[in-house]
Amino acid sequence: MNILIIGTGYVGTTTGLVFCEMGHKVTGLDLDHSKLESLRAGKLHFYEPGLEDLLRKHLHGENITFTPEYEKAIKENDVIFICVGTPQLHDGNADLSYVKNAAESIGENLDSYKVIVSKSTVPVGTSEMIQQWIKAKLKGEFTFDVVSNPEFLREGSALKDALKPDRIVIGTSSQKANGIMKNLYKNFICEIVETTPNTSEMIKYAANSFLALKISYINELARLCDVLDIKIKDISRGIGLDHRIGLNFLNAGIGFGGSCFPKDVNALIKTSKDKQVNLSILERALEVNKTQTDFFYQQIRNSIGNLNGKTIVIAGLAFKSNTDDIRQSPSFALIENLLKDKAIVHVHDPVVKLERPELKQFNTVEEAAYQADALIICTEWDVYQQLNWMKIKTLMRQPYIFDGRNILDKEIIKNLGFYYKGVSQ
Ligand SMILES: NC(=O)C1=CN([C@@H]2O[C@H](COP(=O)(O)OP(=O)(O)OC[C@H]3O[C@@H](n4cnc5c(N)ncnc54)[C@H](O)[C@@H]3O)[C@@H](O)[C@H]2O)C=CC1
Ligand SMILES: O=C(O)[C@H]1O[C@H](OP(=O)(O)OP(=O)(O)OC[C@H]2O[C@@H](n3ccc(=O)[nH]c3=O)[C@H](O)[C@@H]2O)[C@H](O)[C@@H](O)[C@@H]1O
Repeated sequence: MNILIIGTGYVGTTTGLVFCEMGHKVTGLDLDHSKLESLRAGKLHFYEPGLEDLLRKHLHGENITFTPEYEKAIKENDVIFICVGTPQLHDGNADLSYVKNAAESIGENLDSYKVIVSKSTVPVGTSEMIQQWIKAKLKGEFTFDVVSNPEFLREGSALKDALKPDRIVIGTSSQKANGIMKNLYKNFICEIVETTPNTSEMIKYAANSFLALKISYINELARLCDVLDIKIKDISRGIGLDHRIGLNFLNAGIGFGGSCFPKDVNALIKTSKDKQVNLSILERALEVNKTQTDFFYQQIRNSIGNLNGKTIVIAGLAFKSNTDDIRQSPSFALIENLLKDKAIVHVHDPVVKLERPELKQFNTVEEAAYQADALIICTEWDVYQQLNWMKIKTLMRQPYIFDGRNILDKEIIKNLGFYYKGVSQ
C-alpha cells in the first residue's frame, strides 16, 4: 500500500519507517524544510536509538521519500496519516491548529477515495471535526473516511514499541476503512481493538493518564516511605509482582516530564471540566508531580544548607534516557531553583546540547564534577551507572550525591565515602 505520513517528527518518522519494514511504500510530508533535508540525507533531526539505521536502509531501498508538496503526495497515496503536534494551550486544551491545517490541505487536494488516519493525540470528537474540516475544502464529490488510530510508542524505545505494540486501536464507523486498516496492520502480532472514533480517542488519554497516575502514586508514597525509612524500590517490587498491579511505571523519581504526560493529563482534565464531570484524581496526579521536584529540592537544601556560590552538577537534561527531548524535563525545574538560590550550575547530558550561557555545560561528568559541591542525577542514563565514582569523588569539593532516579547502589556509593540521598532510597 502507498502511505502518506503528514508530520515527520518523532511519531511520523517512526510510523513511516515501521510501515516500510512491513513492505509498504511511504511518503513523509512536512512543512519544515530543514527536517526534510536532513531526513533525505539519512540523518534524523532528533535522537532515537536504531531509527537512523532504518531510515538509511529504506532510503537506499527507495521505500521512503520526503516532500513538502501536498498535491502530488495526496494523489499518489491511499492512506494518509496525520502525525502533527498537538501541544498544550494555556487553558489546558490540546492545540488542534496543526491538525486543522493538515486536514484542510487534505481537503483541498483530495482527488479520489482515501482513508484519513488521525495518529496525533486528540480530544474526543476530533475525528468528527477532521471530517468537517476536510469536507469544507473539497473541490469535488470525493468520498473519504476518517479513522482514529492513536500511537502508544515511548521516546527512547520508539522503534521497538512501534514494531511490537501491545495493541492497535482502530476507531472508525466505516467498515471499508476498518478493513483497509486491518489489512495495513496484518503483519503485526498483537490484539486489535476495533471501536468507535470517540472511544479510540478516549483510550489514548485514559492510557497516558493512568500511567501518569501510577507514577504520582509511587512518588507520593515514596515521601511517606522516606520518613519511615523504607526503600521505595522494595515496595515497587513487592506490589508490582502482583500481576494486577504490574512492575512497570513504579519507579519513584523526581517526577514525570516529556511532551505527552503533562499535556495529555491536562487535556483530559479540560474535557472533564467542559462536561462538568469531576476528575480530581488527575488534578492530584499533576499536583503531586509538580511538588515532587520541589520536595526533592528541599531535601537537597536541607542536606547542603545555603547554596549561594556552591557548584552543583545536574547530570541529565533529557526528560528520560535515550532521548534528546527536554520538553517539560524535571531537570529544568531543579535548575531554576538552583539559579534562584545563586548556585553555580554545571550541566551534563550524553546527547542534549544547550545554549544557555548561565549554565556551564561539560562533555564529561568528570569535568562537570571538578570542584563541585554536589551532583544531582536527573535522568536515568545507563552511562551514569557505569561511571568511575571513586575517581569522581576525588574531583569533587564535597562528596554529595542526590540520585533523583534511584539508579545508583546506595551501599556501594556510601562505601566510597559519598553522602548519598535517593528518592526514599
Ligand atoms: N512523541 C511521542 O513520543 C508521542 C507523541 N504522540 C502524539 O503524536 C503527535 C505528534 O507528536 P510528535 O511526533 O512528538 O511531534 P513533533 O513535533 O516531533 O512532530 C510534528 C511534525 O509535524 C509537522 N507539521 C506541523 N504542521 C504540519 C502540517 N500542516 N503539515 C505537515 N507537517 C506539519 C512539524 O513540522 C513537525 O515536524 C502529538 O499529537 C503527540 O501527542 C503520541 C505518542 C507518542
Ligand atoms: O503519548 C505519548 O507521547 C507517549 O507518552 C509516554 O511515553 P514517553 O513520554 O515517551 O516516555 P515514558 O517512558 O512514558 O516516560 C514519561 C516520564 O515518566 C517518567 N517515569 C516513567 C516511568 C516510571 O516508572 N517513573 C517515571 O518517573 C520518565 O522518567 C519520564 O519523565 C507513554 O509511555 C507512551 O505510551 C505514549 O505513547
